[in-house]
Amino acid sequence: MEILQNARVNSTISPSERDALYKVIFSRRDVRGQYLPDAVPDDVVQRILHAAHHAPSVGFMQPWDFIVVKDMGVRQGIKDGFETAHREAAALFGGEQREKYCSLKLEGIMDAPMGICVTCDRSRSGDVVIGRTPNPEMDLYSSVCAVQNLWLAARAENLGVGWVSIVHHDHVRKVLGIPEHIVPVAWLCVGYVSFFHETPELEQAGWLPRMELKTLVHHEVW
Ligand SMILES: Cc1cc2c(cc1C)N(C[C@H](O)[C@H](O)[C@H](O)COP(=O)(O)O)c1[nH]c(=O)[nH]c(=O)c1N2
Repeated sequence: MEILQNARVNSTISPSERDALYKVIFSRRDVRGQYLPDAVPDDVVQRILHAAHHAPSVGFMQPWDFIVVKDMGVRQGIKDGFETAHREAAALFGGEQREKYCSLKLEGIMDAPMGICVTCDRSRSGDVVIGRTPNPEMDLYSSVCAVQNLWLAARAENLGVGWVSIVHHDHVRKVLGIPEHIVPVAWLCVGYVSFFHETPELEQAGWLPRMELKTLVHHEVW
């Protein structure tokens, strides 16, 4: 992985490297449709997993595991869990919103050629973890950092990623044989795509607009 070695040697980021990072950040999308069936080469999968594994983690506990799933039967199991949770979710919305919710495509489990489940082993480095003592959920946040690293690295590889959270953790655990004490943090659909949307699909569908940054930045106190 020459590119990674170089990244370690050169500590200063050049303007073009900075621009590339921002391009990746702003062009990353949650991909539900438009997956191509092409297999993702193993070395590319390895690179995005390597990026995920270099995420920050509380107390450096690295609580994640990555379950790489290509098998259609296993993915169908996850899809079945999505269908159940999706029906439950639809019932929670009222009237017009329900109709809109039902019209959205919210997963690409079978469309993408593979899925990656990112987990959190909450007991990985013992009971007392530096940085987790007052707020025990910090280990889960660490696994989410790994998800984001993977998502951005995937975009840099021109790979689409879609996070599917409309599925119960217990269902994912059962389908993937994940031990009871490990939390399945994210099911990610991964694959090459025919295009990336310019803006979030939920924004395009009129579900919610992007909020203005200035309404979210507070100075000194809330
Ligand atoms: C924790 C979490 C969980 C989910 C998501 C994201 C995150 C962070 N998103 C994707 C989400 O809808 C999307 O990120 C936003 O709409 C913004 O769009 P872009 O990611 O910028 O394209 C998502 N999308 C989807 O179609 N089905 C899903 O179940 C979920 N679940």
